[in-house]
Amino acid sequence: MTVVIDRVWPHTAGRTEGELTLGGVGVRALAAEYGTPAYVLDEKDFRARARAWRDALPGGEVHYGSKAFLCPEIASWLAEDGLSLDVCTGGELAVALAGGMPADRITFHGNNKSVAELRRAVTAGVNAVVLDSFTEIERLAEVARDAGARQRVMIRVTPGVDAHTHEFIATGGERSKFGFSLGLGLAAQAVARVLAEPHLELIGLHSHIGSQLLDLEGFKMAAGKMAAFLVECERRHNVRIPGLDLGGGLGIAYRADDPVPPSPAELTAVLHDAVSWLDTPPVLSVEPGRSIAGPTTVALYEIGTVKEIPGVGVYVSVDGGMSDNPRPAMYGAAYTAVLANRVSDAPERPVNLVGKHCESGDVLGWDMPLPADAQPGDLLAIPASGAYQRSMANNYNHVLRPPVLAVRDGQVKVVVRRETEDDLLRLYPR
Ligand SMILES: Cc1ncc(COP(=O)(O)O)c(C=O)c1O
Ligand SMILES: N[C@@H](CCCC[NH3+])C(=O)O
Repeated sequence: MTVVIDRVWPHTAGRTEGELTLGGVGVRALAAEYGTPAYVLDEKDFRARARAWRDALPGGEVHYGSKAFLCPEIASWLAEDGLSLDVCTGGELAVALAGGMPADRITFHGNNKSVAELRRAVTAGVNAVVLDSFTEIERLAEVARDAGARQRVMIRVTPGVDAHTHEFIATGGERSKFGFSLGLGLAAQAVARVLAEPHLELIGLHSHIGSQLLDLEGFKMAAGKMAAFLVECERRHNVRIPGLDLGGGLGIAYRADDPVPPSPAELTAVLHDAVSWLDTPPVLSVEPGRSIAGPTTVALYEIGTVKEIPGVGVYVSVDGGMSDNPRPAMYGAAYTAVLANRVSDAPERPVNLVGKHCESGDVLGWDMPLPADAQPGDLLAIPASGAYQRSMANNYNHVLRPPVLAVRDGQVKVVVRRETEDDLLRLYPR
C-alpha cells in the first residue's frame, strides 16, 4: 500500500493497487455495499485530532464544536477521550446525550434558545448556558427559578475583532448577531445583570470570533481584550469569574497547496500568553469543531455523466451535490477531487464538478483537474469533508442525505445511515 501523504487526507488514507483505501477499507467495497454518495470517516484520525486538542490545553477544557458534525457515536468517542461538547440547539443536545456525553460536560450556545430548550438544558444539568441577549438573561433566570435551580452561565461577548474569513462566518465584530458588544458597553451591562440574578451563577466569559481562521492574530487580540475585560469585571464587582472560553475557529487546509494552519498547541500557547499577566489566570476553554472533524472525512461520489460542451468546457456530474455540501455555493469554498477507484495515466484537464440538483449553482468545484478519461461509474473522493457538510446537508429536490461510514482497522461502522424514501414520505400526513 502506498500512503497518501498529502496532508489534506486522513492519516490512514492509502492506495492499494490504485484503489483509495481509508481505515484499511477500499472505496470500491464501500461503494458496492453502502452506495454513494457517502461520507467516510477515519475514526483513528478523528480521535487523534480530538486528543491532540485535549493535550494542548492541560488544566483547561476542550469543548468540541458539535455543529461541525455530530452523531451519537462521535459524542461517545469524545466522552471516552476526555473532551466536552458544545451544542447550540435542542437537537444537538439530544444527540449529545444519546451518545452518552455527560450533561455536565455540555455547554449550551445559541442566539435564540427557546424556553423549551432552556428548560431541557436546566433539567438535564448542563455545564453552562452561554447567554447571548438581555431577553435570554430574563428568560433563563425565570426557567431556573421555576426549576428551583441555580444555573451556571457564561456571557458571550463580541470583542470587536474582525477575523480574516468569509463574512458569513465571522462572528467577533460589533455588528454580529451573536453576543454582547464589548465596545458599546453591552457586555458590561450583561455582567451586572447576571450578577444581580440569584438563580444564575456566572462561571465565565466567552468569545468566538469566527471560523476557518488561518492566522493567530485575531485569537491573540480577542484573548487579550477578553482577559482585560474579565479583570475589569472582577474588580468592579469584587467577584471571581473563574473561566474564559475563547471559542473555536481554527481553520484547515482543503487543498494540498492551501496554507498550513497553526497547530492546536500553537493556538493554545497564544491564549495562555494572553492571560499570563493576570494574578490568577482563569481556566481556559476552547471549542474547536472544523479542525477536529474536517480533515478526518472523505466524501465519496460516483460519476454519473460527463458532458463536453465545445468551446465551453466539461461538466462532470456526481450523484450528490449542494444538498450534501452547500459550502461551495454558500462561501465559495474550494476543494480537490481525485479519482478513487483506480489511478489513471491520462493527462489531467480542468472540469466543472457539479451535482444532480436542479440548480446551476449546484457546483462542487469549477475547473478542477481530473484525468481526461474519468468516466461514468468511476468513483471520486473529496478530502477535508468532515466539517459543515453532512451536518449542513438538506433534502433539496427530495434528495436523500448520505450516510456516514466510520472506518477503522479494516472494519466499517455505519454511524449515520443513509436516508430512505420512507424517511421522506413519513413527513407527509396522508
Ligand atoms: C460558539 C461557537 N463555538 C465553536 C464553533 C466551532 O467553530 P469551528 O468549527 O470553526 O472550530 C462555532 C462555529 O463557528 C461557534 O459558533
Ligand atoms: N458553516 C460554516 C461554519 C460556520 C461556523 C459556525 N459558527 C462553514 O461551513 O464554513
